[in-house]
Amino acid sequence: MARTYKIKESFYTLQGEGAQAGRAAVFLRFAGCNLWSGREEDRSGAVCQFCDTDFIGTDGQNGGRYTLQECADLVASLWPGGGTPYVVCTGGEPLLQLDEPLIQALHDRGFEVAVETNGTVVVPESIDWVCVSPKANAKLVVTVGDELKLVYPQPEWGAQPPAFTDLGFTHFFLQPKDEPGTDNTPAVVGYCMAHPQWRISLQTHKMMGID
Ligand SMILES: C[S@@+](CC[C@H](N)C(=O)[O-])C[C@H]1O[C@@H](n2cnc3c(N)ncnc32)[C@H](O)[C@@H]1O
Ligand SMILES: Nc1nc2[nH]cc(C(=O)O)c2c(=O)[nH]1
Ligand code: SF4
Ligand SMILES: [Mg+2]
Repeated sequence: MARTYKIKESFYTLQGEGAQAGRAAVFLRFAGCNLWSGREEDRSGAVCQFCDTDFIGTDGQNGGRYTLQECADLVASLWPGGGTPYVVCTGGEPLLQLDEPLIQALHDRGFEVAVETNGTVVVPESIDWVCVSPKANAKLVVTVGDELKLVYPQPEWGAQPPAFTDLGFTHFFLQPKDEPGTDNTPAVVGYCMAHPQWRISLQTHKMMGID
């Protein structure tokens, strides 16, 4: 049997975060993560505890188990035409599944391929845009890329911004941690003003009310 990719959901929207914020993109959300099961009862014991995303299963919009060609065709079918087709592979942790053949199939359909990763899995060579979001207590193996986007604050030792500023990224972003009852934006504003190497990344899709 041919291998299949387990896709939680796929939809057309605007990239909300980081240096590509505002750009039209197809999101391809892979099911599953290596830092949390995705079950609420496991959250407090997980390596990554602040996740804002449901990535369990294949029950989302356009979700399912897809072969290589089916998966690339799905992404292509969601692009409206015009511009430079752009797909953001996310999750869950996309690099548990995204591989060179799927990237190639997306390139064959004219797409630039971006990834949002927690940085614990080696990135395939041919990806066009790499966004790494390090997590406290998870070993970072991806130390070069286009943007490093650190969710802030992460109180744990080892996840403070200075731990990352010498790494090989073009852009350094702090993204306010979205958590119930706390507005972390002022802390990020203060940090970026005191440390100009960092820029703020707001989750603009949440403000716009889009996926
Ligand atoms: C859901 S993750 C999926 C990709 C990958 N597993 C990762 O962590 O980068 C997508 C992005 O959302 C960020 N994120 C997750 N939960 C967040 C929260 N509560 N507040 C702000 N950003 C969050 C992650 O750090 C990451 O940059
Ligand atoms: N619009 C939009 N932008 C995003 N940037 C990163 C996202 C993610 O969940 O990986 C995301 C998302 O879920 N929606
Ligand atoms: S690593 Fe990414 S997908 Fe996994 S739990 Fe953390 S934020 Fe969510
Ligand atoms: Mg999201």
